[in-house]
Amino acid sequence: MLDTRRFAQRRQHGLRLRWLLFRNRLIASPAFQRWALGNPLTRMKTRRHARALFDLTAGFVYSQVATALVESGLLDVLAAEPLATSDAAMLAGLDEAAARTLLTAAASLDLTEMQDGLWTLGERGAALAGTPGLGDMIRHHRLFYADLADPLAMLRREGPTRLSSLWDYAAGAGAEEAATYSRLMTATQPLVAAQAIAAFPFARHRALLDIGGGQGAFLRAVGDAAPGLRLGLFDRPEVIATLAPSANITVHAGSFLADPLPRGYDLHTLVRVLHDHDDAAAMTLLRASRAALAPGGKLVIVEPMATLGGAPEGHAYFGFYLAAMGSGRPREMAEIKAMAAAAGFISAKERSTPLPLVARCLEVRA
Ligand SMILES: C[S@@+](CC[C@H](N)C(=O)[O-])C[C@H]1O[C@@H](n2cnc3c(N)ncnc32)[C@H](O)[C@@H]1O
Repeated sequence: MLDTRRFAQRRQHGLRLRWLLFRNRLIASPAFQRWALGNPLTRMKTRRHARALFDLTAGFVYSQVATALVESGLLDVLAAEPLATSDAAMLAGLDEAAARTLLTAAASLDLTEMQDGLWTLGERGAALAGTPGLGDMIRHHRLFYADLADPLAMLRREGPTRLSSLWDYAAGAGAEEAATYSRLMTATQPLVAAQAIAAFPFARHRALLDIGGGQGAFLRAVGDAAPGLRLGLFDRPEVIATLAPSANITVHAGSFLADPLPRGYDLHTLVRVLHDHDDAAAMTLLRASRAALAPGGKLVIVEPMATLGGAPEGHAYFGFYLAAMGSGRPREMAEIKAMAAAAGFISAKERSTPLPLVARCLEVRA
């Protein structure tokens, strides 16, 4: 239990802080809560807050319902055909009562739906089944949740986390870890690529270098959308070693933290790369890109940012995810612009994406 007495000395508080302290005392008071629920003018807002707190408390359970639906294979089967509870139970290796518990819980989250005595997917379940890579991401969260079993230990960095041991960039992960990681990135890539392609006119450029391009899924998607573009991929040697040769992608192995980037490209992309790195490394990377681009060349940064399309939850989700990885942080668009300016880029412009929750897009000019 935190001993608050040593913080108790009175300090001079500004007007805004005094208002916040008053407001918070009021909201915390059971008498005020009873009044706010009884008053027709405040009832809706109070219920909204109560609902949000319920979701906050239950959030992990919701995720585990989704995990059970994905890992049991029921999501995929229900995407193809409706099932009776007994058949779902057999497929999932559960008894009938447990299968009903799972499918009913999933129905309450709009993942499944019962019609004519058969289970099918709900609207959200259908969207989940149809979103490339989301099932893989849900599976992958098993590791992340293991790290979050003790969130304070994770924040205090008391020992290695499951995520950091899997993806230890600094030390250079082994070939197997690099391959597992690249596969997950490839599975989740199409949705990210769709954001970038909708936001930025790739076809206006001549040659694109995707820095930290993994297994090339992003480049292939852009290549299909802009067939005239010459394509290059830069990544760590362990990742490059796992790539199947491709006629239209030139590969470059190296570390963007230690090696110069190849010249001759008028466009660079950093897709889900910058936020993986602490500020010093992120600046090294931005400077490397600036150094390899001729004046007028562009760098396009595509990643989920701290504010996800107007909502600040990116700080919660990506903040904790990257903390568990032990490297990087989610950044606000304005912070990335300032870093790009410090690295020598002369102008910056946000390009809006259809789903900022998945990725936002910033174009900076050398
Ligand atoms: C989060 S993944 C993103 C992969 C891909 N851009 C995507 O969105 O699917 C980060 C990528 O950066 C690469 N990477 C990390 N550190 C690197 C370094 N120092 N030099 C080159 N590549 C690096 C990783 O190998 C990985 O492929």
